Amino acid sequence: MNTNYPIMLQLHGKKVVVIGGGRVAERKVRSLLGTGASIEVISPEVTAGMQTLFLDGKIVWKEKTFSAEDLKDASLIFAATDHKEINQSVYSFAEKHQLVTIADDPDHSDFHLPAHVQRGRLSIAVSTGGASPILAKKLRAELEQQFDERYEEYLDFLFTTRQFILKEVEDASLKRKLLTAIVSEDFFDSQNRLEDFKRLYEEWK
Ligand SMILES: C[C@@]1(CC(=O)O)C2=NC(=C\c3[nH]c(c(CCC(=O)O)c3CC(=O)O)Cc3[nH]c(c(CC(=O)O)c3CCC(=O)O)/C=C3\N/C(=C\2)[C@@H](CCC(=O)O)[C@]3(C)CC(=O)O)/[C@H]1CCC(=O)O
Ligand SMILES: NC(=O)c1ccc[n+]([C@@H]2O[C@H](COP(=O)([O-])OP(=O)(O)OC[C@H]3O[C@@H](n4cnc5c(N)ncnc54)[C@H](O)[C@@H]3O)[C@@H](O)[C@H]2O)c1
Repeated sequence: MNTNYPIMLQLHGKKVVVIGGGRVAERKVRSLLGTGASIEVISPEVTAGMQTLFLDGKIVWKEKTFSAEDLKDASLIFAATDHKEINQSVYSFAEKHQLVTIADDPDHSDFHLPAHVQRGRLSIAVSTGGASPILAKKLRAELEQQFDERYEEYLDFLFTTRQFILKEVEDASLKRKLLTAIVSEDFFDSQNRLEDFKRLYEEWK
């Protein structure tokens, strides 16, 4: 068995096309909101949820059945209709460089979606490689409990402080020491992280 290769895509400004407008397509569309991708849905009918997204200007909806030209300029393509043959034809019309996922044929897809926890800059993705989407969902729910909302602010603190350290501290060992110190329970639990960091920095520099 070949193993999968996980990457975090930056989709800002990229076109993503979703063929089909049902429950599964909507889940895929929702996972793309907030990425900055331009999302195009091709389907004669869409769910109420997607109609709202369309009316809110969050997605483009082309009210039609699939044809090959719909794939033009797409970086990612989701084939999520309830017709096996249509989903397969989406794959066959795609160019070699376009990445396609087929909702009912994981083995012949170029990628698939993991279950995903997002806490600001922190992303945790879980994949079972198609063995059990329900296990992926269960693990995601457990991770959501473990990595609660507090991580969003904590990651912002880590980001800002790390940028400061990289810019201001030349000594490699001090740099390493500070970068390690901010990843600690003390800092996670602190109510005044920046103050605490300032104190530590003054003490150690
Ligand atoms: C993680 C998640 C992300 C997302 O979709 O956003 C996701 N599926 C989720 C839920 C879910 N999917 C299904 C059920 C019903 C129970 C069941 O069948 O087990 C449930 C549970 C539910 O709905 O509650 C049915 C199903 N799924 C696939 C097939 C086709 C097949 O296996 O042949 C069928 C049968 C269709 C049929 O019956 O015809 C295929 C895929 N589903 C994947 C991802 C990829 C593998 C991920 C992995 O293994 O880690 C992969 C390969 C391709 C892809 O779609 O990317 C999301 C949870 C999100 C969350 O809550 O966190
Ligand atoms: N990957 C997953 O996570 C997952 C989970 C469950 C089901 N599935 C599979 O995903 C597929 C879709 O499931 P669903 O529950 O969303 O189905 P659904 O019946 O709710 O939706 C199907 C959609 O496809 C559209 N459609 C039909 N023919 C089309 C065409 N020629 N061009 C464009 N759009 C067309 C319909 O208008 C409809 O909006 C099924 O094959 C199902 O087996 C995948």
